[in-house]
Amino acid sequence: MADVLAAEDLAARRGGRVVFAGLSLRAAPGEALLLLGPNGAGKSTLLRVLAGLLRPAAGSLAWSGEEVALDAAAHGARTRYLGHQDAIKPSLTPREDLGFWARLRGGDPEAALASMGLSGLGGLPCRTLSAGQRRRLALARLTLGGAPLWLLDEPTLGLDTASVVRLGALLAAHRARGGIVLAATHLPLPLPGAREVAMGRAA
Ligand SMILES: Nc1ncnc2c1ncn2[C@@H]1O[C@H](COP(=O)(O)OP(=O)(O)OP(=O)(O)O)[C@@H](O)[C@H]1O
Repeated sequence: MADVLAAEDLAARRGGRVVFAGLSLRAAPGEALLLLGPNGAGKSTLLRVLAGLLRPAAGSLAWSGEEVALDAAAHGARTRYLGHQDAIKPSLTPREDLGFWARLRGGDPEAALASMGLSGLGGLPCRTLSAGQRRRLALARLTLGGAPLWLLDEPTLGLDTASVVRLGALLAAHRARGGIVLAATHLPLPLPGAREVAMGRAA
């Protein structure tokens, strides 16, 4: 199958310093890439560039042959980015949070709750959730609306073993539908057959 995501010769700069340069990668439907490297190697920076949140200092980023910068809205709609922050409103319940995102993106909030084992917590204010429960809610949002490109920064941070297993099922289902996953991690991830992208030196 043809590659869908294609990054060529990308460079990124943070705080006036080049974090990486000459980075190329490609991903086809159903593929997963693991971004590996020491602290400061630029994994989060690369995910932000791929999400269209940070402009690359050089290089090109294309989806199905078209530069993503030419249609930022379309790239935003096809992309789900999970950063270090879970971006959860404390006064909402998980059910309300997922209901809000489902109205924007489509999908079934109850199925999303269940996908990360949150059905029993769906009515509690999010301010009362533990760190791992909040991470599970952020991961449940990925499932809404069927976006093909998932960009995940340390997705298993704070998850218990059962939640890592659930995440593995979400990732497998996404890939089976032709979705693409790029994940930065220092921990083992349930992503069988993922290709590894080694990022540079520590800072
Ligand atoms: N907002 C910023 N301003 C200036 N420099 C930054 C900024 N964000 C990141 N950097 C620098 O960019 C470099 C790459 O950071 P990045 O967060 O991409 O690394 P990482 O590989 O994800 O690291 P980690 O494994 O610790 O999460 C680091 O040297 C960091 O200090």
